[in-house]
Amino acid sequence: MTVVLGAGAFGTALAVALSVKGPVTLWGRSLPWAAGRENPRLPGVILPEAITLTEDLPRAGEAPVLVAVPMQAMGAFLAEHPDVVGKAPVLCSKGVDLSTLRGPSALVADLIPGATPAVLTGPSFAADIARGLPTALTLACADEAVGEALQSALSTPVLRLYRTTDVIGAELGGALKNVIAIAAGIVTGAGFGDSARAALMTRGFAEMTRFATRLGARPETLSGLSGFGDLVLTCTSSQSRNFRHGFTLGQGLPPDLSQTVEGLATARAVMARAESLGMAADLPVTAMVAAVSAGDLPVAEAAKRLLSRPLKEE
Ligand SMILES: NC(=O)C1=CN([C@@H]2O[C@H](COP(=O)(O)OP(=O)(O)OC[C@H]3O[C@@H](n4cnc5c(N)ncnc54)[C@H](OP(=O)(O)O)[C@@H]3O)[C@@H](O)[C@H]2O)C=CC1
Ligand SMILES: O=C(CO)COP(=O)(O)O
Repeated sequence: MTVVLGAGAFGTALAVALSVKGPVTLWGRSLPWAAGRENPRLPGVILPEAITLTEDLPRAGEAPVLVAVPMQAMGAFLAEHPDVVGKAPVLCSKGVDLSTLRGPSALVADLIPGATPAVLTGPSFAADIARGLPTALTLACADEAVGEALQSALSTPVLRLYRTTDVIGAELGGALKNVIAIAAGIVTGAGFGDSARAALMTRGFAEMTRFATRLGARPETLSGLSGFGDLVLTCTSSQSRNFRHGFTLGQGLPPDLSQTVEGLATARAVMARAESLGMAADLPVTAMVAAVSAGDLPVAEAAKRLLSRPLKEE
């Protein structure tokens, strides 16, 4: 038995993947599509019978609880429903909360004292998971025994979970790669080519590592699935909403604002945090995305600046 809170593309895909192991309860705040058992955010995937769809929040019991609401909604969700997420919630959202500058696990620490949060993150498009394509993810939990139990409960033959105790490293990798993917989209959409994108990804990765390690992450976590792995996926696939958002901006077109694009608010949250740490100058790519997201910098100027930094040692 598993509970998934949040019936967007990702929560629904995880419910489908985990339904091969037993019953799954999938909660969404509004499920007008429930009768047809096909989520419009995941077209073409008919939900298996093992999934119970509900708009009524279930109280947490023994079953693992996965939380897959968008990052900017997570703080309010946790504050309003602490009894629902339980004592070992598995946090699946990628980002940093703009109002508190906290990541998912710190929000849990603040709002649900005594809980042991786990983070599920890594290179994985909802559509791929829902189609049963092979996917490898990172399951991060500071408590080794809880992490082992979750790894076993949430792995399937095609959804392979690797374990770490580096929660901050895993969640920051997933949050920061979305910001770099927007920048990669901007330079690609602006027509600068694949070589420029590779340069940007490399500099973005260095920037991710600088910021995350300053906050206590282990460098090897950033080099793993949740950091480098997800950066590569998100910066190179037009399946990514963050990449597509940047690409559209780079083309000079208006982006689709109905999509969940986590990197936008996260860029601003990361810059606010970096400023308080005195390291804003170390994050030039993130600063550019934050300025574009806040409307402070024209996209054409950002695209140029992203590729015209002063010459220096690598
Ligand atoms: N899609 C993907 O491939 C992946 C996504 N993720 C992460 O998963 C998280 C969720 O993304 P995803 O599922 O794709 O998003 P979607 O845009 O597909 O769906 C968002 C869902 O969240 C719901 N929602 C919005 N606000 C609230 C709220 N205040 N309380 C409860 N539910 C709310 C929406 O409900 P409604 O329809 O009623 O508005 C909708 O069901 C993000 O952090 C994302 O980075 C991680 C890996 C892969
Ligand atoms: O996190 C993801 C892939 O790992 C999904 O990326 P997008 O949110 O950019 O679509």
